[in-house]
Amino acid sequence: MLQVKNMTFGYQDKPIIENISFKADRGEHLSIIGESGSGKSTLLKLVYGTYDLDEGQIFWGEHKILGPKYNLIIDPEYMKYVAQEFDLMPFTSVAENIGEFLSNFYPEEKQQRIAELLKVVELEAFAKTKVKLLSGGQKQRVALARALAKQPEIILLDEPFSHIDNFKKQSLRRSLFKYLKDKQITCIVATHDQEDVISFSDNMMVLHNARILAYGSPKDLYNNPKDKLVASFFGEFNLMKNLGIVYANQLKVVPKSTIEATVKKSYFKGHYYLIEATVNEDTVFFEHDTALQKGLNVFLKVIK
Ligand SMILES: Nc1ncnc2c1ncn2[C@@H]1O[C@H](COP(=O)(O)OP(=O)(O)OP(=O)(O)O)[C@@H](O)[C@H]1O
Repeated sequence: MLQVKNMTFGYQDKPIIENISFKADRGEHLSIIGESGSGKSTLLKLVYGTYDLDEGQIFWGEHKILGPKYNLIIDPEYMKYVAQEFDLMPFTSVAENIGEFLSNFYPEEKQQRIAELLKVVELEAFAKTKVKLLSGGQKQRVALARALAKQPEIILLDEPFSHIDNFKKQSLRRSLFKYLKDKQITCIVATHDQEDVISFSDNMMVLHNARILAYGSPKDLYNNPKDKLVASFFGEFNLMKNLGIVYANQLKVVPKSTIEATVKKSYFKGHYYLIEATVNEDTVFFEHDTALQKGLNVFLKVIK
C-alpha cells in the first residue's frame, strides 16, 4: 500500500503541496486531477522520490521513499514513473526498448513478455521499427510498455495518453487499465481527461491551492460535486439559485414549470444538442435531443 503522510513541498518558498495525506491500496487506480499548475506532476514526482520533502513521509509498504538527499537508489524496481517527456533509446527497435531491462538469461520468456506488452499498447506491427521513426503518440506507448516490462508494483503515469489520437486512445486506455487491474499494479494517474477517470478510477483526488479539495470515487464526486471545480471536471453545469450545482443533462424541457428560459444558441454535440439559454438574465445550459430556435421560450425542470 502507498501511504503519504502530511506531505509538504515547494520549489521555492511558496508551497505547491501543503500537508497532503492519502493512501492507495494494491491494485487501486487513483486519479489526480486539478487545474493546470495545481501540482499534479509535482505530486507524482514527490511520490517517486525525485525531490526532498519539506515535511512528511511516503511509504510503499515497508519501503520509505526518500528524496535525493537521503537516497542513492533512483528508479527502484517496485515503482515506475512515466513522465510527459519519454526517455527512450531512439536508434533501437520498439521491441528492444521494451526489453532493455529484461534478463537475457531466459530468452524465450523475454520474447513472450515483450510480445505481451506490445499487445497491451497495441504496437505489435511496430516491434522492429526504430523508435526515432515513430510518432509522438507511438513513442508514448513504447514508454508505457517499457515501464511495465519488469512488472512494477506501482506505476505513476503523468498524462499517459496526451500524445495519442482519439482513434487509439479509447481502446488503449481500456487495454492498459485492464492490464494494470488484472496484475494488481497500483496506478496513480495525473490527468486532465475525464475519460481517463470516470470509468476506471477507484478514487480521484482534486488538487487546488496546494491542498486536496475533494477526494472520493468518481461516482460519489459526480453525484455530490460540492464545488464548481469538481463539477466542471465532469461537464457543463449551472450554478442555480436555491438548487446549487445542476449539470446540463439534469435540466429538461417540460410543458410547464417555474423556470422559464429563452433560447440563445444550440451547439451540436453528436447525440444531443447543448442549448445556451437565459433565465432571468442568467445564462443556463441544458441538453436537448434537437436544436432549438433562437428566441424560443421553454420551461425547464431539474430531473436528477
Ligand atoms: N522545476 C520547477 N521549478 C520551479 N517551479 C516549478 C517546477 N516545476 C513546476 N513548478 C511550478 O509548480 C507548480 C505546479 O506545477 P506542476 O507541473 O506540478 O502542475 P500540474 O498540475 O502538473 O500542471 P499541468 O496540468 O499543466 O501539467 C506550477 O506553478 C509550476 O510553475
